[in-house]
Amino acid sequence: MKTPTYIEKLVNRHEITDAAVSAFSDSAQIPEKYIRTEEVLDGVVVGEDERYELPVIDMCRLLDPELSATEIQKLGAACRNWGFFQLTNHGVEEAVIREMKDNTVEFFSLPLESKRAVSVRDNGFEGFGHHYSRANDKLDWAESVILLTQPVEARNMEMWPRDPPTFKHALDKYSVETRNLAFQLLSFMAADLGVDKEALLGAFTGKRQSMAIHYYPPCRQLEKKVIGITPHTDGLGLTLLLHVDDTPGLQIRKDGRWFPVRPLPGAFVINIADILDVLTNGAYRSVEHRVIPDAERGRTTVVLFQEADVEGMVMPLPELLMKGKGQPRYRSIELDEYIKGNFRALADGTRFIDSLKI
Ligand SMILES: O=C(O)CCC(=O)C(=O)O
Ligand SMILES: [Fe+2]
Repeated sequence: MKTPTYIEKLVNRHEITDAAVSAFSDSAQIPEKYIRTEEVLDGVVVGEDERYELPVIDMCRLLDPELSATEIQKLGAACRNWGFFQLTNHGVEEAVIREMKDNTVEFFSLPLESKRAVSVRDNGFEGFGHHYSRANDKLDWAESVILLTQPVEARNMEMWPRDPPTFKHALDKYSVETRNLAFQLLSFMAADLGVDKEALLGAFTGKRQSMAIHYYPPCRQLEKKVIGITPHTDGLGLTLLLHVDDTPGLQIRKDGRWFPVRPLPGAFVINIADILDVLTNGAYRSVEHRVIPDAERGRTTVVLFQEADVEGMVMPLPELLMKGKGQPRYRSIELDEYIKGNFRALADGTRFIDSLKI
């Protein structure tokens, strides 16, 4: 007899079944597999009444010769202290964003049967499915599609949804625009870090980009405590998140408390992921985050992950360690080994870069 695939799997993705869809649509009866009271209650959530502001960085100011230096400083502080910021005036063409949003909403509204045409395969990472946690055998309250989007020749077109028919076009355009935006941001990060721009950009050039699009159905019985996405840090280099609607849900862990992100209309949420934390030798922080679904409204996001390495290695930028400037805080590891370790850790609920710390 075959053991259930999600026990043998290396990665933490699981097919979405009719049972999952009926749990999502009738949250009167929430199966045990989604109920995660202890996890949800782990850490106080900062309330509506407390004033705090997730840093907001303005691309127009970064590009303005008179304002750039101050804005770069602000960008650096955001990456060091929060590992997260919202980016306004980012310059990504509105039509490209609109097309991406429309297609995403349309995809998730299709019947399960259509979405399952690109269902995640055994031990595969791409395709339609949801995350599960091997640590406690629980499932996330979400439907997601994950795809490798760059380089173009590495795309696995079999896993790209054919419905809606304009989806592929939207994904392609959006993938290019966000990659360009990521590079623009990285050049300002290099200025803040005081490293050679080519060295930081070089670590990202020609590397993979992947995309996760998520739909978190509303959960009308929030007292049952479900999780949209398990607390994690992102494993790759830089992450760019687009809110398709204005439903909140993303929370960032800072000093032991969860800070809900209040999405600004039209902004991207950008965060430092583990490889960039390593590249900067720990100067920029990859910070834990999670999603708690809304009681009333569904929430849809489009998330882009840019990967990076230094000649096939995940390691601090050599420039940061030269001439006795600093001791490495992470040991170097081959990218392939890193990716495998990261998948394993994600499914087990641990953090792989912790094992690289010196
Ligand atoms: O949808 C969100 O707000 C967060 C998604 C996320 O953290 C991820 O895909 O890594
Ligand atoms: Fe994430």
